[in-house]
Amino acid sequence: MSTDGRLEAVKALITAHPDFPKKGILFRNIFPVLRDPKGFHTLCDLMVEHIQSKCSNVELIVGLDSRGFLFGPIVAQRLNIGFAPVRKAGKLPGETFKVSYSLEYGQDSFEIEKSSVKLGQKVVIIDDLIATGGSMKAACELIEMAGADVVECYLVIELVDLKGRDKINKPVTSLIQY
Ligand SMILES: O=P(O)(O)OC[C@H]1O[C@H](OP(=O)(O)OP(=O)(O)O)[C@H](O)[C@@H]1O
Ligand SMILES: Nc1ncnc2[nH]cnc12
Repeated sequence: MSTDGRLEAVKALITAHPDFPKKGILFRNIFPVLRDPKGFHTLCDLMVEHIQSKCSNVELIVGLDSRGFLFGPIVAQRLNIGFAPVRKAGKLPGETFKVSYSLEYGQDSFEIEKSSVKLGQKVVIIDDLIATGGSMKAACELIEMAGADVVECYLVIELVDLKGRDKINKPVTSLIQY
């Protein structure tokens, strides 16, 4: 099947939920894709193929708490490179870098273990969705604090009207746009 045909098949599995988790938010739910083994496999294939063709120098995949953890480790394994988590504050042991940020429906802080990223390492950051871009911008700041290099921010879903990519001064790629 063509890339477009495969993308349409994945997109057909994503559901929309008005007024969740707050009034006025249209929540795009990625979990039905994971419920469908073929759909989930196809989605991981598309992510791996993109990174292999556009970011062949990548050395580390970073995933964002928590939905970035659904895809990041699988993609990293398939690329035979490591995975490191960016977690909500207070969940990681040892020395960390920390950044506060706002997202479409709230505020939070992210941390990364200092030991998980090497100076100068080429990093692709993965998450399920970009809305206002607050979470991805904070993640880029953490990677910069660690002295590493974000070669791409890679999202399954982009909510285009919220212009999240405009906040981010690194390449941003999304598979599915609403
Ligand atoms: O572009 P933004 O406006 O920052 O919003 C996008 C972020 O919001 C969601 O995560 P959330 O913080 O809800 O956590 P979860 O993945 O644990 O549900 C989503 O998974 C992204 O990480
Ligand atoms: N509209 C939305 N749907 C799903 N996850 C989100 N994270 C931030 N905004 C979201």
